[in-house]
Amino acid sequence: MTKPQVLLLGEIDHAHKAWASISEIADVIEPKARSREEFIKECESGAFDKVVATYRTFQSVAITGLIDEALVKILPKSLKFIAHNGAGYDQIDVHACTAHDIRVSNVPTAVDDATADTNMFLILGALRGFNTSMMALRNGHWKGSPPPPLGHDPQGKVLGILGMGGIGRNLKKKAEAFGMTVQYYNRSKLSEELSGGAKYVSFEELLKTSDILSLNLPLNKQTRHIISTKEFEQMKKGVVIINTARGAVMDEAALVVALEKGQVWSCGLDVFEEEPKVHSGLIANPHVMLVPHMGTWTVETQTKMEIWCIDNVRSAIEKGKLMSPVGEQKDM
Ligand SMILES: O=CC(=O)O
Repeated sequence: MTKPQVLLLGEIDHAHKAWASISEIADVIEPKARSREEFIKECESGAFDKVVATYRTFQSVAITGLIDEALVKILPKSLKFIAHNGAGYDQIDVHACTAHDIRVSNVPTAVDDATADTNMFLILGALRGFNTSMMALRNGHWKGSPPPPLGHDPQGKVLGILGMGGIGRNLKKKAEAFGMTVQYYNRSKLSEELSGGAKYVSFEELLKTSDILSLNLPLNKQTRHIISTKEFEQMKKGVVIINTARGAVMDEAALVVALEKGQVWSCGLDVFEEEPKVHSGLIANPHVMLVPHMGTWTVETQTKMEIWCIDNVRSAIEKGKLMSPVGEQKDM
């Protein structure tokens, strides 16, 4: 009996044993294409016409481009499952996939600790203003001259979490260990058990009353630029903003202006609107903490994520359904 085919878009870097086990139930193929144009041609050549499921990485966007409606239309009719290795799946037009009977999964949970750790690192670094003096030291100027302004302690500060999913909830626990009080806004209020007692406030109240605002929500049409000039103006003067979600949930140019005006005291960013490009106003500002999208960049977490994504591929092949479908397809 011929095995179904699985298309690998991207690399398996850690979970080699788990990936090898996929070869027992499917024939794994890889594209020759190295650009979207070549990938489209390869699709049209019929090279993937037996592919049932694909494992894709965030970085494979360099080969396929976004999985947008134009691409979904020319994917082989045999393709029924896209297993995405990542929590955020904004590179994939889920609506177009649903219309073409393609199911999509992501990797929740496995990313929570590492991303929330990065989030805490950025909160502490931005509050304490560590970046300026770290740069001064490397340039032979010890703390810098003049020394940087005194930082702020996390103890007793109000952390506002925008988006109380797995990462937001994980962050809540970590922030409390540092003495912070946590409040959140989410599309819907969480049960007491899930929220862990964090105060649920309106979006407006979150903006107005948080000392530190952490963005932990997915990027989609509704959340693009959810934080922009109007929102910065409602915040406490001297607020600290942290983003480990996706750059485009915040208007980066408006953030730079808010930093220049002192409305925002500092920020900590792991994600940017047009990665790998970073706004020159951020690069030029030594007071802010900038990390090049490394939220899940640990051996343990990358391994867990690969295994999770491979499990989705296995479930697709063996059971005809994904283990962790994306929210929009949960009820299908
Ligand atoms: O950015 C990381 C992820 O979406 O998992």
